[in-house]
Amino acid sequence: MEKSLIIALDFAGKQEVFQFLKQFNDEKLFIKVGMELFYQEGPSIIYDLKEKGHDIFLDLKLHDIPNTVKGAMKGLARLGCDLVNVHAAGGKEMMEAALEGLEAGTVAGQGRPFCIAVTQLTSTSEEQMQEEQLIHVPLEESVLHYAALAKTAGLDGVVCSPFESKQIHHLMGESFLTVTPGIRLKTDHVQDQKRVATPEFAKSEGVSAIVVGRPITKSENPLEKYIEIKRSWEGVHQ
Ligand SMILES: O=c1ccn([C@@H]2O[C@H](COP(=O)(O)O)[C@@H](O)[C@H]2O)c(=O)[nH]1
Repeated sequence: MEKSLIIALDFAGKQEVFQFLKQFNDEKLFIKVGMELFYQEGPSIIYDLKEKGHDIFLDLKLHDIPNTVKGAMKGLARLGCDLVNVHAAGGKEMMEAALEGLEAGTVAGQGRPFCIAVTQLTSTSEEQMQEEQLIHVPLEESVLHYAALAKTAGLDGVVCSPFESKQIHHLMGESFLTVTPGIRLKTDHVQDQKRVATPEFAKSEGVSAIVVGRPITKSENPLEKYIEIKRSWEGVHQ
C-alpha cells in the first residue's frame, strides 16, 4: 500500500479495461475501480482484476446512514478488495459502522481491506467549499477536521490532496494513510481538479499513495506516461 501509484480506470466497461491493460503486459498494478466502471460491471470486474494479480482500490465513497453503510461494507469486504472508502462527512458513527461491516464481511484468513475517508474532494476549491457547503473555515482546517474524525472512528487514513498530507501525518501519525488524487505533471491539463500537484511534490510531502487517472488513461502512450509518472513519484531519474 505504502508509496503506491494507483491507476484510476474510469472506463465504461470491461472490454475497454482489458484492452487498456494489455499494454502493461504482465505488470501487477494497483488499480482504482470507481463508480463508472463498478456500476456497469458489478463485482465481476473486481474478481477478474484480482485474478490477474492486481491490487484493487474500490472507490465508491459510501455516504449513507450507518446501518446502510455497514451492510454495504459487509458485502464489499467479500469481494477481496485491498482498499475501500467512505465520505468523512457521513460522520463518526457512519465510519465506525463501515469498519464493523468490513470486519463482519472479511473472509477468514484474509486481512480486512484498508478503509479510508474522503475529506474534501480534490475537485473542491476553498471558495466552493465556503460558498456551496457553507463551511466557513480555511479548506485545510476542514480537511484536518475530517481526518481527525476518521482517525477517531478507527479508519486507516484519508483521501486528501498533497497540500494537506504533511500536516495530517504530523497530527495523526505517519502510519495514517494519505491517498492523493489530483496528480498532474506540469504539462498535463488540470481538467476538473482544483487542488492539483505533481508526483514530485506529493513525494516531498510524504504522501502514502498517489491516484492518477486521465493523465495516463487518456494519454497517447499510456505505458510511457505511467513510467514517466512512476519515475517522478519514486524519485528515479535517468
Ligand atoms: O477527492 C477525490 C477523490 C477521488 N478522486 C478520484 O480519483 C481519480 C482521479 O482521476 P484523474 O483523471 O487523475 O483526475 C478519479 O477516479 C476520481 O474519481 C478524485 O479525483 N478526488
